[in-house]
Amino acid sequence: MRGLRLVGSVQSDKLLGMSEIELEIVRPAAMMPGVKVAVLGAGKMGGILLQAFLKNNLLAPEQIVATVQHADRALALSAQTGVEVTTDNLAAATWADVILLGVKPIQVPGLIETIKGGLTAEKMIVSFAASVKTTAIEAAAGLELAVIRAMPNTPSMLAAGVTALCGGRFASAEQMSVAQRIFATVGRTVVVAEKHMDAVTGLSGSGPAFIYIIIEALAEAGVNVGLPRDVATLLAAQTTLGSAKMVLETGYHPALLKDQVTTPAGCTVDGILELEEGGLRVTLIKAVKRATARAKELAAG
Ligand SMILES: NC(=O)C1=CN([C@@H]2O[C@H](COP(=O)(O)OP(=O)(O)OC[C@H]3O[C@@H](n4cnc5c(N)ncnc54)[C@H](O)[C@@H]3O)[C@@H](O)[C@H]2O)C=CC1
Ligand SMILES: O=C(O)[C@@H]1CCC=N1
Repeated sequence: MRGLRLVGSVQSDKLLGMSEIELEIVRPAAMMPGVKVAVLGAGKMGGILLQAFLKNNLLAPEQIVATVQHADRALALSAQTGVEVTTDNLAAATWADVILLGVKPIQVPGLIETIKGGLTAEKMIVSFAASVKTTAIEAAAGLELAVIRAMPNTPSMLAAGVTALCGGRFASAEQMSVAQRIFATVGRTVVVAEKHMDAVTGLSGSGPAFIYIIIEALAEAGVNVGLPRDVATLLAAQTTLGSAKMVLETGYHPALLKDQVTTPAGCTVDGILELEEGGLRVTLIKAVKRATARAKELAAG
C-alpha cells in the first residue's frame, strides 16, 4: 500500500438516494517531504519514534526504513507499521539522508563501521544512544558530517516526552532544526551543551523509571490506608501529572506550590516530615547522580 492513493466505493442508495458514492481517501502530504530517514535499531525508543513519525505525518511510510537485529522482528514491525524493516544497516544508511542510531551505546562504533561505506558528508546522523559523544561518531565515520546527539525519554510514546539535543562540530543550525522537528513529534525539545548530555540522561532519560516507582509507592500507600488498588493508582498517577502541570504551567517554584498545599498544623506537613526523615530528597539526588555517572561509562561497556 506504500505511497498509493486509496480509493474505495460504497453502495449507499438507501441512505442518500444515490446509486453509488465514490470515497477517495488521500493521505495528506508529509511535513518533511522528500527526506529519507533510516532508524537503525528500532527497539523500544526507536520504535516509539518510528510510530510518532507516521502518526504525526512527519514522514510518509515510504520515506522511512528501519532496521532491527533479527529477521522475525523485522517482519513483525513491518506488518505493524507498513514501513520497510530490514536487518541490512548498510543498505538503509546508503539510501537515507538522515540516519538515526538507536542501538545500545556499546554497539554504536560497530554499527558505524558497518555503514561507513554508505556515508557521505551530505548525510546527517542523529544518535539517541546514551553516553556516545558526537566526536566519537564523527571519528568513527571518518567524515566531516553532521552529527546530532539526542536524549529522549519513553513518555514520548504519548507525545509527552522531552528530548535534549546537542550538535557536533559539523552540524549546522538548519540541521539542528531538522533534528528538533524530528523529536518534536514525541514532545518537547531543548538544546543543551554536550557537556550536559550525561546529566540529562540521568535526569530525564532515566527519570520516568524513578517517577513510576514513586507512583507505584504512592498507590501502595493508598492501598495501605484502605483504598481499592485501581482508585489508589488513579489518584497517585493523576496527582503526579497534575503537580507536574502546575510546575510547568504556573512557572512557580515547586517549593511555593508545596507551601500552598501545606495548611498550618494540617496533615500535609506531617507527611512531609516523614518524607524528610526518610531522606526522599537525598535519595532522588543520589539516584540521578548515580545514573549520570553510569551514563558516562556506557559507551565503554
Ligand atoms: N529506553 C529508553 O528509555 C531510552 C533509551 N535510549 C537509548 O536508546 C538506545 C536503545 O535503547 P532501547 O530502545 O531501550 O533498547 P532496545 O534493546 O529496545 O533497542 C535496541 C534495538 O537495537 C536492535 N539492534 C541491535 N543490534 C542491531 C544491529 N546490529 N542492527 C540493527 N538493529 C540492531 C535490537 O534488535 C533492538 O531492537 C540505547 O542506546 C539507549 O541508550 C535513549 C533514551 C531513552
Ligand atoms: O537505561 C538506559 O541506559 C537508557 C538511557 C536512558 C534511559 N534508558
